[in-house]
Amino acid sequence: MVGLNPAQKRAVEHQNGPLLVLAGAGSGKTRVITQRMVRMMERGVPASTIVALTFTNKAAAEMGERVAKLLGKNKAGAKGLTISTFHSFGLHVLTREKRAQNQAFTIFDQGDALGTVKEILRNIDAGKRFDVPAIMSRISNAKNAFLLPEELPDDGVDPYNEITKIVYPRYQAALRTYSAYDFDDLVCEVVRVWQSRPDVLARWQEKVRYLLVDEYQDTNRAQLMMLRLLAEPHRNICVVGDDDQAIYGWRGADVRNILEFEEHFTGAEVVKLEQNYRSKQAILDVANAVIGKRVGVRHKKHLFSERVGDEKITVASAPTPEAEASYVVREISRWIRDEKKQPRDLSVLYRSNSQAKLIEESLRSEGIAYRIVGGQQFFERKEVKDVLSYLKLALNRSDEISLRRIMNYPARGIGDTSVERLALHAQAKGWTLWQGIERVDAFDDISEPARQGCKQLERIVGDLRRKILVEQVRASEVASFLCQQIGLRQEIDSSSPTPQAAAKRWGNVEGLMGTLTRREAKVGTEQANDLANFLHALTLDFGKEEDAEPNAVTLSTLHGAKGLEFEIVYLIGCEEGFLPHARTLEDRATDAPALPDDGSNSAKAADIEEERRLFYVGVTRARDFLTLSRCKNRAMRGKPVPRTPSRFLMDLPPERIVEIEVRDEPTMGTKAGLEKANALLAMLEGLGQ
Ligand SMILES: Nc1ncnc2c1ncn2[C@@H]1O[C@H](COP(=O)(O)OP(=O)(O)OP(=O)(O)O)[C@@H](O)[C@H]1O
Ligand SMILES: [Mg+2]
Repeated sequence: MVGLNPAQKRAVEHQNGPLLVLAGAGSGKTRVITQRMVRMMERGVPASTIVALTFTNKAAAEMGERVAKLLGKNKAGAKGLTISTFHSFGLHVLTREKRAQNQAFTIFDQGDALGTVKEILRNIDAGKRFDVPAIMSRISNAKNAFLLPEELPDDGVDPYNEITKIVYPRYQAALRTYSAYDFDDLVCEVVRVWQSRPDVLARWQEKVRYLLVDEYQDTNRAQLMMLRLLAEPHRNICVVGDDDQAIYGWRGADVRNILEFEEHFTGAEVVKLEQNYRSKQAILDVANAVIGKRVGVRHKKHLFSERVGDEKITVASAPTPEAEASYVVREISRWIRDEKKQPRDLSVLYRSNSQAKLIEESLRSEGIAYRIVGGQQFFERKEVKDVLSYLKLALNRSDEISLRRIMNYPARGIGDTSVERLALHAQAKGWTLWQGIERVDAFDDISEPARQGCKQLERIVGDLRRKILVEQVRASEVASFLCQQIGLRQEIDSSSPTPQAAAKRWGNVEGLMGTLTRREAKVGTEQANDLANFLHALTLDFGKEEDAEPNAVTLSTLHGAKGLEFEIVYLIGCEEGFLPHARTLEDRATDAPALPDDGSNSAKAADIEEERRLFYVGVTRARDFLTLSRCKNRAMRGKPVPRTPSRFLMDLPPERIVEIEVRDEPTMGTKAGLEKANALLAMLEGLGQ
């Protein structure tokens, strides 16, 4: 119980009943959660009855590390303790319940979900008129708000509302046919199961006696329903959060959950924390100034820090994005080389993933190790998805998205026409597409090559099933068997333009094998044999960087950096259009996804408030040093466009900041680079910049 102030102690010692810790950034909320878990176990609460939930894999992993550290030698006492994301917990519940009913299922990642929506749009002849991700995010928001298709508001004006009302029920029907769940279902479906099966709910209520939730301000309605159901009999629910850090409204999070906690869980004890232990006072002053300008103050907080220090916050203005990146990376290498900082003490944060590219390139050319938080790219690579699709299909033959993906890959004579004919026949008979393939001989308009192709596919998938279900072969072996069977190496070699391209693509397949093998080594054979669990977890674990170099500079979006802290932080791209993001500035008539869409100014103002909170989240990640950078010009479609500094920079207290001008130093140091830069400068001067 060392290292806790009296308020924190009160929260840690609090035993039964609902508890809310509402406090600003860096005030030790996560510390309270972790110490509380340890304290409960010390008091004899069985670890297996405690479940702590948060949002990202990274945050869950960090919480786990903090608990392990606190327990030290007593680590064994934590056996059975659950610290996970809402999604993984939902998956855990679903896996148990569906297995009990002997139902195989697939988890759709974002790509699969988008593919399904696209297919539906094509079927209703609305193919090209709509932005697929925009529809998908409407559906996702509806699910997060636990709304059925017929419950969507009917405004009769917004075409995206209209089309979502049409697509959403079909999308749900398609998932059911494919025995698939998307990420949102991992929570929604659990709620549905628990609501409809009191016996199942009672079993989980019996098992989970203590609930703890970090970052509670970002929970959505479906998650609240899940928590309420689970906590109903014992009401041992402890949530911590900060309404000023609510940054997932665009994805359906509802800040009212934290503001109305005392109504949802009556008799709750409320603890407020006021001391910030993370940041130097100068950083806190900047943070307080920005968040102090928010409209509609909800819970006023008076954060103070005893960590004095006169270092000012740097606001750096660069002529171009290249100059900004090379400035940031020069500074990073100075910290590491001259100040002997560790790469892991440093972080570069940005609003959108696309902003990372230049920083990445510069870090790479300087030979500085970095890692990107939440990068989903690896499992989205084509070769990886191809292999995984075969495995998913083998486990769940209703998974039509995976089936369509590999039906004729590598080519086996089943052309598009045959696929469509088969799909129509199957539909007419009420079969799945896979059943259509199995009974291909029943149809006389399928060409002989396609018929042979179907038989071949049936054989391959049958072999895979035997290996997995009967012989219980490990996932990595199943995957390598598959590659041999379908001749993937040869296929890649013959379809790549150059040997280098082929090597790179095959490298992705080997990368997947490596991941599979490493995971098997880690989780042990028992679970490794359970390929379904394995694949599900793989889909959910994207961004879990078990392979990442631990001592590396962290690159992250502001959303991904929630809850983390670094000694030195660079927040780049502090410009109108990035922060606040353009999406929140534009007129949101058509393509704006995921926002309460009445098109009114108040909704827009609310979005900008969310961007302000995001800025606050970014600033409060820094412990000792903070730099905010921006560009004066950015090339848009080949032309330099002048950029306006972020409005949030205007709110900073002048006495706490130093402004610097970054000179344009072409990173490559080559003559060509210099010429390019000079030409650009000349052009800018011409524009009167
Ligand atoms: N009583 C304390 N004494 C010393 N250090 C503390 C104390 N409480 C918290 N800290 C430290 O302060 C830092 C911030 O704590 P923590 O991450 O728990 O804050 P938080 O409220 O969860 O922040 P965020 O809102 O960003 O999630 C951590 O490094 C933590 O170890
Ligand atoms: Mg925290």
